Amino acid sequence: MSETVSKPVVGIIGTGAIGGFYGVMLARAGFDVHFLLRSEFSAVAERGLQINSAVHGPLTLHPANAYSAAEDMPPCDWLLVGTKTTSNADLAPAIIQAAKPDAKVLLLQNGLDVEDSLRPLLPDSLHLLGGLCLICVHREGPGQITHQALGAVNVGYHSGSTIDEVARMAIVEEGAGLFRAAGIDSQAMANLHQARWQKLVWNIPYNGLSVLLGAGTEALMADADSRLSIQALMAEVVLGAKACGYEIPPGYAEYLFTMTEKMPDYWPSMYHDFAHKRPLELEAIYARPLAAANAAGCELPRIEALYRHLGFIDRRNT
Ligand SMILES: NC(=O)C1=CN([C@@H]2O[C@H](COP(=O)(O)OP(=O)(O)OC[C@H]3O[C@@H](n4cnc5c(N)ncnc54)[C@H](OP(=O)(O)O)[C@@H]3O)[C@@H](O)[C@H]2O)C=CC1
Ligand SMILES: CC(C)(CO)C(=O)C(=O)O
Repeated sequence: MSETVSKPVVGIIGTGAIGGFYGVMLARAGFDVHFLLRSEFSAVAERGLQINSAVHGPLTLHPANAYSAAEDMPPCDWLLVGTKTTSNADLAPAIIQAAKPDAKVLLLQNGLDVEDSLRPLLPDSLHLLGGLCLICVHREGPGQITHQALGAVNVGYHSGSTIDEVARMAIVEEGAGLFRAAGIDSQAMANLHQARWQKLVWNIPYNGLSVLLGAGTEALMADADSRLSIQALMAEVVLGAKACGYEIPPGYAEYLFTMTEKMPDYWPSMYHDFAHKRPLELEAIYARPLAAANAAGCELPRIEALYRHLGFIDRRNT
């Protein structure tokens, strides 16, 4: 007799651009997906989620399983967290509420050590993972998401009751497998910390400069001075990572620089936060990498200056 293997139940904690996009892709691939929302709950409960994707065409999920409270969600095997990093510690009650006892919690967020404020607030039985999304998406309106380019998610293990490396990698592979089943490129990563540093090679220059200079990638890549600033900032991230023991592969910064020239004009999510007067992810993307590099004896003056300018802007904006 053949055994039927049921697909895992997936919960999205924070249905914005990232949570909405990946949640819709998983739901369309047949996963049972449940979306936790805040300000956009009524709109999504009424009209579902729409994605205007330059890669996949228009995608609609209607009805979407929308919730305004985690207590109403079914117990989930996987929870994908798509909130900004600025409030991670506050999410613990909702995560615990929506999680099965041994659920996997995957933070789909940019930045360094974003798992650390949440970990002590979660039971050990919950596995905590990090996911790095290489994608250009933003919210256009309530329940409406624009997907401009890319889409991959790379997954790594952070912490939990499983200490055996092989078992950890099996969980990471299971996570990457969810995305692949939905047609999304996804790699299992052996070292989450290394991968988070690597992603910062893009986010440190572009996120901050988009806010400081009020420019998307097209304008930033068209100007000789901003190109030099981006390259110098990228080089500092590589230095900082090295000081902390993480070797960024040779040529990686150049690869990201060239990749950005080929991207459509993209305004990073930090710019959208600035434009909507939401707090900027300065702690995760700037303060923690700077502190880690400084603790390793490495000064990063350009990143430090960018961080100080952004702090000034953020304090006056929210
Ligand atoms: N956008 C992109 O292309 C990329 C983003 N990232 C990273 O992904 C992460 C998410 O970014 P992004 O999707 O752009 O952000 P968004 O602002 O689009 O989405 C965040 C969502 O979380 C919701 N939220 C916040 N707190 C709660 C809560 N307590 N309960 C329920 N919902 C909540 C927000 O709701 P509300 O509307 O009420 O605030 C919003 O819908 C960030 O770390 C970002 O750096 C990484 C790669 C690319
Ligand atoms: C634009 C891109 C693809 C850079 O890696 C991204 O993922 C981001 O905005 O964080």
